[in-house]
Amino acid sequence: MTPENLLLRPLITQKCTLGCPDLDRCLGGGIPCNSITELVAESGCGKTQLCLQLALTAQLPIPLGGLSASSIYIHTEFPFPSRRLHQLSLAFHSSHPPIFGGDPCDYIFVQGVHSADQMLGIMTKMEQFVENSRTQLPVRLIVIDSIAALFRSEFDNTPVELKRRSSLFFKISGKLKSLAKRFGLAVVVTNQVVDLVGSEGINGLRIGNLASLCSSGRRVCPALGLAWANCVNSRLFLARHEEVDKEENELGDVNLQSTRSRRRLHVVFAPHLPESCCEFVITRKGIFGVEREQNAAKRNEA
Ligand SMILES: Nc1ncnc2c1ncn2[C@@H]1O[C@H](COP(=O)(O)OP(=O)(O)OP(=O)(O)O)[C@@H](O)[C@H]1O
Repeated sequence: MTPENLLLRPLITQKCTLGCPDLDRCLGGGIPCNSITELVAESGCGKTQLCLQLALTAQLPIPLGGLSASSIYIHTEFPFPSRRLHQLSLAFHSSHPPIFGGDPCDYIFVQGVHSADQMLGIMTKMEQFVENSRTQLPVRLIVIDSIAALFRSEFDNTPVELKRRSSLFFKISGKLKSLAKRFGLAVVVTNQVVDLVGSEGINGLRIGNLASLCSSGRRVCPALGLAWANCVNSRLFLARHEEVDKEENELGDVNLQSTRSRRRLHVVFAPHLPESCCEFVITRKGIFGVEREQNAAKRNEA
């Protein structure tokens, strides 16, 4: 890479819309191509929902923020949520009828993977598939949901095993990055969290994986440790907090009415974005920023 080459590179990286202007705004336009974006969250926060939605929005034409592309969806937790994908695709189909002639699910190639070695093994096949894809829409999105599940139980806590684990992290992420660069792909991987015990970082420094995040009232940090934190380009965190609606009666007694989940998307680190955050909801039709949902509710009332 020479300084001249650097200047010739396009200044703006293509992004894939998430299908909601509020979420796209928070992410500077969507999920970037040519790099790996990680979605981190505890179970049930919406990682899979966001990935399924992305596999649909990637099919949108480029002027509408999509990649005009099909996708490869690798799931490591079983079973694959095909009923939910079908539900989302129906909602998507009805909001973009002229674009989708056929079934959007036909442009999502689903593959189950059971182990990190199997994952590494299929990378070459995946490259050939992306290169030779004869489908109507070329593959421009790869989702791995979830990367953490591949490393959960297979490795012992010994130096040799930890070294083998890190080596697999670098091999898998290296291949994903080279695929992303070669074919202009957006790569999205999901990761779990673990509870953070003890102090945060060294002398309060937030380095890679050591930054603690908060979800369901617990301090958590992304699973897989510092070695994996260096394998991804951008890290997004989905948090959930239960809120209790309280009501005070005339005697001053507090009645707990109901609880509701508030969900937030945080940018933890990304080369092209500042730290930022936005609130979202998950509905039957997909994931949407709260601003958009509130405006829709106001329109319905009016
Ligand atoms: N049809 C639907 N309508 C509304 N909300 C839904 C629907 N389907 C799923 N959800 C919401 O999505 C949440 C599950 O999200 P998701 O499966 O993406 O979690 P996750 O972060 O991938 O969890 P895990 O790590 O366990 O896979 C549920 O708790 C539910 O609130």
